Amino acid sequence: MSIEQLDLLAPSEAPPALNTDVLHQLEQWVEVGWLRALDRALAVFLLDLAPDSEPLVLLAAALASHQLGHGHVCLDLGATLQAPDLSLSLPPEGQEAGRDILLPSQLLGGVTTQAWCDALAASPMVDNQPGGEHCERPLVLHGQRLYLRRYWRYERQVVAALGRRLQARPALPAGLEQGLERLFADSRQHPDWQKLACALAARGAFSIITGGPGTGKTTTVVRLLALLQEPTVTAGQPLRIRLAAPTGKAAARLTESIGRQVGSLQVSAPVREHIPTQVATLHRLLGSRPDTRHFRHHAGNPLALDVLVVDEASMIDLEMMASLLAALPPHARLVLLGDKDQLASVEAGAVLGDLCRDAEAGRYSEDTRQWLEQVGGQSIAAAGLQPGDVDRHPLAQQTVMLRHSHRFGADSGIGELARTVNRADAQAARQVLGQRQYRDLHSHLASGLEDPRLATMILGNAAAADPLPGYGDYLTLLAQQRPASDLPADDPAWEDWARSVLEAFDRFQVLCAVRKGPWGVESLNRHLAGLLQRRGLLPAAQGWYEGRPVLVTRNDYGLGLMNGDIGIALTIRERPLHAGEPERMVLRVAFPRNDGSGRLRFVLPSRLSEVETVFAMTVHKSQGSEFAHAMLVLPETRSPLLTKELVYTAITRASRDFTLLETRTGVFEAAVAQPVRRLSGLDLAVEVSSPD
Ligand SMILES: Nc1ncnc2c1ncn2[C@@H]1O[C@H](COP(=O)(O)OP(=O)(O)OP(=O)(O)O)[C@@H](O)[C@H]1O
Repeated sequence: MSIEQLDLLAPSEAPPALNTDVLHQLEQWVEVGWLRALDRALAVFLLDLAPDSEPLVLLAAALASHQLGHGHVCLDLGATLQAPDLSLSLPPEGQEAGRDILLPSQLLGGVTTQAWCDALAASPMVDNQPGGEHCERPLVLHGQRLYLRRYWRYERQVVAALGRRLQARPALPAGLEQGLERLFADSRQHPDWQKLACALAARGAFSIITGGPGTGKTTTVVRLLALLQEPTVTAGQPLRIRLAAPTGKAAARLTESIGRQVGSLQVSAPVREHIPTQVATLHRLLGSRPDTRHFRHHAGNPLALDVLVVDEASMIDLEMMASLLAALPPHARLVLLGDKDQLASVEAGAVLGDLCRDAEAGRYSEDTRQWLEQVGGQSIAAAGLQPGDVDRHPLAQQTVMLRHSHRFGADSGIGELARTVNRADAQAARQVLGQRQYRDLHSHLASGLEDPRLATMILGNAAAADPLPGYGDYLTLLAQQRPASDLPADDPAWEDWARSVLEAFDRFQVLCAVRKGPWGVESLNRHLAGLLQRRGLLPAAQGWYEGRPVLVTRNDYGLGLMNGDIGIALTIRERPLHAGEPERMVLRVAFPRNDGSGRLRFVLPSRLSEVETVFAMTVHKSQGSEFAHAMLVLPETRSPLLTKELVYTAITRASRDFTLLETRTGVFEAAVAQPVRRLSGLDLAVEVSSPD
């Protein structure tokens, strides 16, 4: 051990004053941006409560807090000791900042997992027998995982609630087999996983339907709702069904696609009328209240519903999952839809990924397999699944993975690229990108921000024979289709124009892997605004200007805007506030209402405090959205943030064309080969015995 290590991580007999050295170390990390001030504040708080706290305890607390910012709900002490520096937000390779500052690997050299666990277990700040008498202590040690108590509680709540739901067996809908036969009469897949997903979801109080883009999650759930609703409508007691999604954008997308699917469903009119098409955000469903993380609906005031379907479930974080499960009445069925391979939510917890651990392998028990084959009328023997049992794989018994993409067939480059990236096969992914037969894939190696090809792609050309959408399209439309300025404010032409500008903007999106650096969101937004201004398409590139697209970064219930909503500043004609005054031309930001009405809301720019320009957005923020043309920009440096989930999520945002913009060779391959690791205890914890 070096002198510094001995000083900083002194054994317990060392004077408490040495603890300030750990705080000083944490302070240095905060200064260079490797740690959040919040993480250090936790260590300070613990030291206030227990002035004798061991440095190892304070360090672990700060690192556990920091893991939350990386999406991990806990700090795994053993894993941290294997790669200590990954526990901080170190700069990408090649950056010099903080060269003289000690790294966690230097501090923790020689410390064993056992010694770290022992130091924590001995601390009055740590509860190492969860469920025992120390339930007020701020940290929880479970095996070698250290949690902040709040996240430990959420995890236990989710585990307990899922355990209860997995054991519940609601009454099967009357005529289940005949209903499935009728609704899937046109089935051509063998086995038809959509049909089997409906069957599983109909038998339990909890189920998951996972699948990649276009595998028919919405199609399946619409048929499931018909299956559940047919007998209850006949009996005169229709089910109360609600649909939800984590963001306004995702809710709007599902509202649109579910409306289409319900319209073409082969069911009687009364059944169709009882299948909802409106999708709420989870926050609205649960009843968000300003200035508190507690919702109006909870275990004491449960939601009034019998069936809840939540789409884009990969975006649900652990805290939201705990709140959602608490607010569900025990008898209700919960169906989660989502793509388990997408990036998890920005917040802590990769709930869907954790719950879908066995989805690929199937892991159905003999009972489940027999039941599925009998009810679905098809054998799943040839599907190549792994055997499972209800005790070891309780979630698998209520999970179906849809395996066939109806949107991206064999000739789709986007589909093939997504599949190779998902397999972490970097070489195959590179080959797919280079194959000329895939006309929906484009890739370029940019020489720098001034590379003329970057400008060409950003501008796009809607008038070309084979157009590739870009930002020039919405700006041209904005200028060319602007209503005459003397058109009265209440003329629908104003809203129609704003809607078509928003729709044109929505056809293209630049996606960034990182926030900082020349190819990060912040720099690219500035650069692209400047580029469009120099081309005469924008009047300005700073402040509020007509054509500025903005992304809402925080829910604002007063304005009716949700995190993730996108608006565009437009000069429109507005009615006067006071009678007798003339109408005037004003700059307002047009947002879709996202309520299925197709209407817009116009907001005063000065009322928007939590927004950012969105010529470029992070891949994280793009979840739940889809663009005709998505362009992923990879930075010049490798980083732990560049993972296959990130690349996969970016590719699957594109419905028609995908462009990869590289700035250095090898970064794409490194990202595809690097799977994301999210730590949680959900994988270990759901222990449910057979209900039978
Ligand atoms: N069994 C099927 N047979 C034929 N076409 C299907 C089938 N299932 C779905 N489709 C079609 O495939 C397309 C995608 O289906 P759907 O929207 O249900 O998929 P999804 O998984 O919800 O997609 P997303 O990636 O948007 O979430 C739709 O056009 C749908 O009509």
